[in-house]
Order: sequence, then C-alpha cells, then structure tokens
Amino acid sequence: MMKPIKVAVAGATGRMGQEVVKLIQREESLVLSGATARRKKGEDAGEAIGIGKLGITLTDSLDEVLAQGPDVLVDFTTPDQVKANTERAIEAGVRPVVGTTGLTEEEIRELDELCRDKGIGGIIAPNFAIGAVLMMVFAAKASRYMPHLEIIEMHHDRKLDAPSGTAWKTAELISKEREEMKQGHPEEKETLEGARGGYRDGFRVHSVRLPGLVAHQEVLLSDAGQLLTIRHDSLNRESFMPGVKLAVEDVMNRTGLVYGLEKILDL
Ligand SMILES: NC(=O)C1=CN([C@@H]2O[C@H](COP(=O)(O)OP(=O)(O)OC[C@H]3O[C@@H](n4cnc5c(N)ncnc54)[C@H](OP(=O)(O)O)[C@@H]3O)[C@@H](O)[C@H]2O)C=CC1
Ligand SMILES: O=C(O)C1=N[C@H](C(=O)O)C[C@H](O)C1
Repeated sequence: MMKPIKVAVAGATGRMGQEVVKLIQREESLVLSGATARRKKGEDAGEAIGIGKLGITLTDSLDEVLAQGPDVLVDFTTPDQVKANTERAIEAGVRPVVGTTGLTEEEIRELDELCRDKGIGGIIAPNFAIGAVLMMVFAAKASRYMPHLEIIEMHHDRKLDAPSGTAWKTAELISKEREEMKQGHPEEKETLEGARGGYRDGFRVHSVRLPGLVAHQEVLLSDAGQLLTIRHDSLNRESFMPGVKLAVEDVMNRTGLVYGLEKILDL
C-alpha cells in the first residue's frame, strides 16, 4: 500500500478547517500531521472540533507545524493570513492547497514562481465544490453566445470578502470567453449607491449576505425573449471535500501552482 499523504491544516477549527480534519480522518490515504488555530491553541485538534482525541495539538505557530515535515498544507484561514502562510509553506518545501480567498492575480503569479523555484506543486481554488466549478465553466461557455449577463453570489453573513472568490473566478473565466461589451442603458444612473452592484469587464456582480445561507451563485444570461439561469448551491461544507481531496492528491504529482480546480479536472 502507498504511504499516506501527510497533511497539515491551517485554520483547523474554522468552518472549513473542521471539515478538512474530518476528511483526513476518514480517508486512509491521508494522515493529519499538524494543525493551526489561535483561539483553541493547546487543545487536541480532534477534541476541539468534537470528534475525539487525535493526538495532534493545535498551535498558533505555522513554523512548528511545517517543521513536522508535512507533504501538503491545506489553508482555510483568512484573506489577510493566506499569502504569508502560503509563502512560508512553499519555502519549507510543503505543497500548498489553498481554499482561502482574497489573493490577487499578482500574488498568485508570485506564489507560482516560488513553487517552480522549489520544484513543488500547489493549487489555489476559490471553490472546491465540483458542481460550482461546472457552474463557472458552463457560464463562461454560455457567455460566448449570450454576452448579456449578471452574476449574483449569495453567502452566509460571516463571510469577510465581497464579492466571493467564486464570483471573481467566474468573472475571470467569462472575460476570457466573452468580448468586452457594455450592458444596460448608457444613461443609467444609480439613485441608491451600489444598487447596480460591482462592475467588471462590462458586467455586474452582486453580493448577498444572509444568515442561514452557505454558498450559492447564479449567473443570469439573457437575450431577446429568453433567460438562461446557471445556478449552484453548496448546501453544506462537506460539498467542498471531494475537491479538496482531489487537490491534495494532485499537488503531490505536479510542479508549479494552478489557480482553479477546473485546471485539474478533465472538462
Ligand atoms: N475554496 C473553497 O472551496 C472555499 C473557500 N472558503 C474560504 O475559506 C476561508 C475560510 O472560511 P471559513 O472556514 O468559513 O472561515 P472561518 O472564519 O470559519 O475559519 C477561519 C479560521 O482560520 C483561523 N485563523 C485565522 N487566522 C489564523 C492564524 N493566523 N493562524 C491559525 N489560524 C487562523 C481562525 O481561527 P482562530 O481565530 O481561532 O485562529 C478560524 O477558525 C475564507 O476565505 C472563505 O472564503 C470557504 C469555503 C469554501
Ligand atoms: O466564505 C465562504 O463560505 C466561501 N468562500 C468561497 C468564495 O469566496 O467563493 C467559496 C464558497 O463560495 C464559500
């Protein structure tokens, strides 16, 4: 049997980090080698998230976790932590699998260069749910034929960033397929600031934040007499785990960093 992949988790007590720790526990091909969290540091990682003792103590020191020699670091922390965490992982020769949103295109390019210099693989995916990736790719394809469109993303009200990483990625994929064009009335005026949402490459992106939601997105595309709605709903955070597992396995066999799960799926 193959040796299990040693996975460390940054942000292990967060909404996503907890799911990743549970994923690692149920997969024989993965083993938890370390975990970071600040508020629950010193506690056992399993006990802290209610799944029983795992023998891994939570620490707020990423360097301590990296010194254990994991193969992969999975990061679900915050937009202000992720760049530094990922740089430190790569410098330590640990392959990053990043779900945390908020990295700019320039930062992603820098991290790719670092990975290549080290000869290791990495992936940054704003959304690990396979259905969400399909929604983004289908919407981008549809935009070639139906270029009038708007993106509406809807999330829980604990989310820090707007628009979501998924909406940014969708916009990027659409902008590669669709000729830039202005939509709506040329003399349109907002009488309530923000009413028309954010603007990118000629189309609008709207962010909704409500308690009880998880992660949802609609891309509305229209033409005379017709509306195409491409929608994805993550109903819980387990929905992201098959994609996380795929990414952890993938980075073991690549050099350089990819941005987007669609790059490692055979679509
Ligand atoms: N790619 C994808 O598929 C998905 C991406 N996301 C993204 O993942 C990120 C996390 O989301 P979510 O889990 O909901 O957020 P949470 O706020 O629930 O979790 C973030 C966790 O990070 C921990 N944390 C923050 N800073 C540090 C630090 N310096 N060291 C150690 N731990 C730290 C926090 O714990 P403490 O304060 O105790 O340290 C917290 O538990 C967001 O950017 C979100 O957009 C979310 C869902 C899916
Ligand atoms: O914060 C979240 O919850 C999510 N964040 C990611 C994003 O910003 O797109 C992925 C998913 O939408 C859930």
